[in-house]
Amino acid sequence: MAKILDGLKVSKEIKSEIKAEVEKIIKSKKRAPHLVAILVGNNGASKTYVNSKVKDCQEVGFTSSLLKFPATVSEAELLEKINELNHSKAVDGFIVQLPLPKQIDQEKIIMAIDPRKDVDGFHPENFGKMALEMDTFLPATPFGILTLLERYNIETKGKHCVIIGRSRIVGKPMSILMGRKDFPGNSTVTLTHSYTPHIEKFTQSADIVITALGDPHFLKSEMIKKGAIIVDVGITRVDDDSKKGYHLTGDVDFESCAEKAAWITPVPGGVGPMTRAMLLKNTLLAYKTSVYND
Ligand SMILES: NC(=O)C1=CN([C@@H]2O[C@H](COP(=O)(O)OP(=O)(O)OC[C@H]3O[C@@H](n4cnc5c(N)ncnc54)[C@H](OP(=O)(O)O)[C@@H]3O)[C@@H](O)[C@H]2O)C=CC1
Ligand SMILES: Nc1nc(=O)c2c([nH]1)NC[C@@H]1CN(c3ccc(C(=O)N[C@@H](CCC(=O)O)C(=O)O)cc3)C=[N+]21
Repeated sequence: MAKILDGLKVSKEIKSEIKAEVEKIIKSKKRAPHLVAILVGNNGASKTYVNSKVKDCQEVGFTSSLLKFPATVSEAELLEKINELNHSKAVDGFIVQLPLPKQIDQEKIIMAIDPRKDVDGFHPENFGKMALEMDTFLPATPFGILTLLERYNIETKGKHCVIIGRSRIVGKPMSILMGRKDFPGNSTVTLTHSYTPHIEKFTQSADIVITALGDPHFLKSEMIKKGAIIVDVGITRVDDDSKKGYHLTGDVDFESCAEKAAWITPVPGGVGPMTRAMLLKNTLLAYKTSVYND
């Protein structure tokens, strides 16, 4: 039976470490780190994530602001707000929650963010630095997975890591980070996607499988090797008769895979909370390196 990589528990540890640092900052009479989140439209899942990010900030003592725009907002209006945040001395970092409505060019928005305040690590300058192993903000979800593996002392060196999904925010940066020359890294990486035929041929020989496709129960126990490490990034809302009206499901068929794997992340309580903790970490880094602080 697999052991659990408990993202909720580790995220709490990280939040208390950050909280202790913020207390020191406040004691020295400096202002608290400030994170701004921009939310466009009315998507239920996006609202939930952004609200929990605001709650996380309160928990560790950060200042936070939530800027809401209707789904009909123009690109120019968003760019204007980004420009304002780029120049605000009181804002250390900000994120624009994705996805954005169709009339808005996502690349243009990401390119407009000052890389020094890009706590999502999505700007090409930061993405490039990440790939070249220079210091920068790492995208929160892959950063969260690395930190989870690190805290559980999972050896990644020399291992075969198969990633399913190549998105800008998860799969692609994850593939780069697992192959970097530091810990956790030094893996041999296979990046798979919707044009990969017979994915099981790759996953069956993988020491580590990271699923980020958004297809409930996609990864079945026949597709993995005994003793594998399984990291489930997927989160899909599945309608049900519960009070909330839905429950969350990952990309991994948890019941069957847990019998065969050595380690596995649950959904919820795995990668999701780690993502949020890493956003706080990046915001603290932005604060510490801000040109507006002495
Ligand atoms: N836990 C967390 O913190 C986070 C969770 N998520 C969740 O992770 C999941 C993925 O999101 P995101 O990374 O944004 O991905 P996207 O939805 O942007 O992309 C999905 C990726 O999966 C690939 N894919 C889709 N179907 C298959 C298939 N049958 N076989 C192989 N590859 C496939 C796609 O291939 P192609 O490129 O060819 O189209 C694409 O690369 C979602 O459930 C999302 O909610 C996302 C971010 C953070
Ligand atoms: N600019 C931008 N940055 C992001 O980091 C970003 C984004 N856009 N768009 C969407 C994805 C998704 N994402 C999640 C964050 C937290 C949980 C999370 O906390 N999940 C909890 C459950 C939360 C719930 O109850 O719904 C868990 O897995 O235990 C999940 C998913 C960040 N993303």
